[in-house]
Amino acid sequence: MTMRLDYLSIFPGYFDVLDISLLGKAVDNGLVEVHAHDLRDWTHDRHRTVDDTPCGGGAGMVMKPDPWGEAFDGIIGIEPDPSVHVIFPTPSGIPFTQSAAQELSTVERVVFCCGRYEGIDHRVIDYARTMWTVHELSLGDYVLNGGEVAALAITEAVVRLIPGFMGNPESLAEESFSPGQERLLEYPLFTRPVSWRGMDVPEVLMSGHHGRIAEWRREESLLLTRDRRPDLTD
Ligand SMILES: NC(=S)c1ccno1
Repeated sequence: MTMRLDYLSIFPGYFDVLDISLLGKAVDNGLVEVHAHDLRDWTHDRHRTVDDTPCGGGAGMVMKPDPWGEAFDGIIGIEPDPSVHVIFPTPSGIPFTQSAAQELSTVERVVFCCGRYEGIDHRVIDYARTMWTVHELSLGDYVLNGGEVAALAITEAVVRLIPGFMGNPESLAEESFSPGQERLLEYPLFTRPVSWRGMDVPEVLMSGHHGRIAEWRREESLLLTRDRRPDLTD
C-alpha cells in the first residue's frame, strides 16, 4: 500500500523537508506519496487573499472558507469518501497519541489542513466532516503560528509505523507508548564506551543476563513513568 499525503498551506515550502532522511527514503521506495499545495492557488483576486476580519469582532484575522472549499474540490473531489482522513492540527483538538498514529498508519489517504492567522472559518471543518473522516488534533497545550510544524510531527509519527518503513521493525516494539508497553515511558538507553567522563553503564546491562536486564528496564520504565507521567499510570 502507498499512503498518499497532501498538505494544504499558505507556506507549502515547509514540506520540502519531507524529501530528507527516512521520510525521503519512504517516498523513494514508494511507501508514501507527498503533495504540498499552496492554498493561495485557489484564490482569484490580485492579492491572493486568504483571510478576513472575524465576524463578531476580535483580534486578528480568520481564514476565509472559499479557498479551502475550492482546494478541497480540486485536491480531494466533490464526492463524500470516508476513507479519506482530513487532519486539522489545532490547539483545540483532541490530544494526538501513539495509538492515533498507529491507526492513521493504516489509512491510504491523509490530507493535512494547516491553518494560519487566528484559525480557519469553522464551516470549513463542518463541511469536511460531511465529506471525509476528520481529525482535529493537538500536539499539546501550546500555540504555534500555524499547523505546518504540527503536520510534520504527526506525519513522522504516522509514517514511521507503516510496515516496511523501519529497517528493523523490532525497534518499534519497546518505545515509549508502544502497544504492549502498558503506556510506560521508555527506560534509559546506554551504549559504548562503558565508562564516559566518570559515569559507567549500569552493570546489569553488561551482565549478559537477559532476565535481569529485562527486570531492570521494566523497573526503570515504571519509575520514570511514575515520576514524569503519573497520568499514564491511572
Ligand atoms: N498545539 C497545536 S497542534 C497547534 C497547532 C497550531 N497551533 O498550535
